[in-house]
Amino acid sequence: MAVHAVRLPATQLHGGISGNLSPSSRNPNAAIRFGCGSSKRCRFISVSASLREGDEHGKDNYVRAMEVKKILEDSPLLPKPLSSNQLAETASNGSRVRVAYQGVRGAYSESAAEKAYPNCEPVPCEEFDTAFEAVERWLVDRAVLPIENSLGGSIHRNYDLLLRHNLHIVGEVKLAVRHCLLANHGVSIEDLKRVLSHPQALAQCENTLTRLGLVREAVDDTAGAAKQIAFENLSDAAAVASAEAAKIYGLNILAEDIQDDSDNVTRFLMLAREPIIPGTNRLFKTSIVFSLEEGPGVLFKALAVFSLREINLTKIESRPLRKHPLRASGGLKYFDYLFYVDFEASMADEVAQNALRNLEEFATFLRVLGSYPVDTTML
Ligand SMILES: O=C(O)C(=O)C[C@]1(C(=O)O)C=C[C@@H](O)C=C1
Repeated sequence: MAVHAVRLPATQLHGGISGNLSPSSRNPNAAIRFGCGSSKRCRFISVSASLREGDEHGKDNYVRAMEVKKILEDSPLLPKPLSSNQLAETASNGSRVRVAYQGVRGAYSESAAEKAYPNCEPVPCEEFDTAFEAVERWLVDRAVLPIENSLGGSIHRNYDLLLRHNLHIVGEVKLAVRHCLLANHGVSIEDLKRVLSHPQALAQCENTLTRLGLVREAVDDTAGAAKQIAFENLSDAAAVASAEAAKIYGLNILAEDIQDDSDNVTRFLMLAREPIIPGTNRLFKTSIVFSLEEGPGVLFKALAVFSLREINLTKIESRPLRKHPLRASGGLKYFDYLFYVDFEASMADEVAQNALRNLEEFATFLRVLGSYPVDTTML
């Protein structure tokens, strides 16, 4: 018997399609069937067709089902299942993948989106939250958001949002960040009193900005600072931003490479609605978040599940458990935490599965945020 099936989000089904497809009661062996993926809310509709060999009667129905299946699969609205070797893919209809990032044109996040998905259509968002929501609401295909910087440390807001939203980490991309001091033409370093930029960028240029004695002003993103300097024609202020932002907003580069260390790298996460299927064909990393009971050595025990199996940890971050920030124990109140851990193994590796099974035995909460290929371009 030949069986073919396709699954698609219920929101994308149009009346016309369902009208054409009714199961044949006369010939159940050559039926086209609909099924609902979830009992509470129909999130997915599946269309399947089957035909017994030699069943001439059912052929028409079967051919019709195959035609519909082809239409549905070719539809630009249909999500293409992600796979680990398709990280730089185009959308299913051949159009450019739409990638949300926080900031305006010329932000480092835009460059990261283009590095992660070459030839994509970067979509600027005002807030990190908006980028998460844009993916969840199908307005864009992916989001690329900063998570940590080699000088400035973690971008805590994005750690918190990873848990609040239901997206999956499908990749990471590392970007060398080279900051410039930008000002309007005719403005010299001696004219400057203040400097505008993203807080992370200001922190990464701490030494230079202190030496210049400039008052720091935090804005939403580096390119936004450049835009403001240009649009308001400011003559006492500069922006810390990229050379690309200088080009876009017509500013002059007063100084290059002003970050405190020449090796200034920001790591971005690639986020999608669906996880990728982890592989073992290349170096993979897995990101998880968990919480633990209070007590001596509990974190030590949690980390031991990895060290006992020779699994290398690449990052650990603790964040307040915002739903229950305080826990009472023995008449005392303790702060309660979530632990975010990245480890170097794929969820397809048995050793990683065993480690998480072990952790699950005593963790009060555990979620896998994604298992994805390591960006080795900067190693
Ligand atoms: O403001 C920008 O251009 C951004 O893309 C944001 C951001 C960040 O949040 O860390 C990204 C890379 C640099 O580390 C500085 C700022």
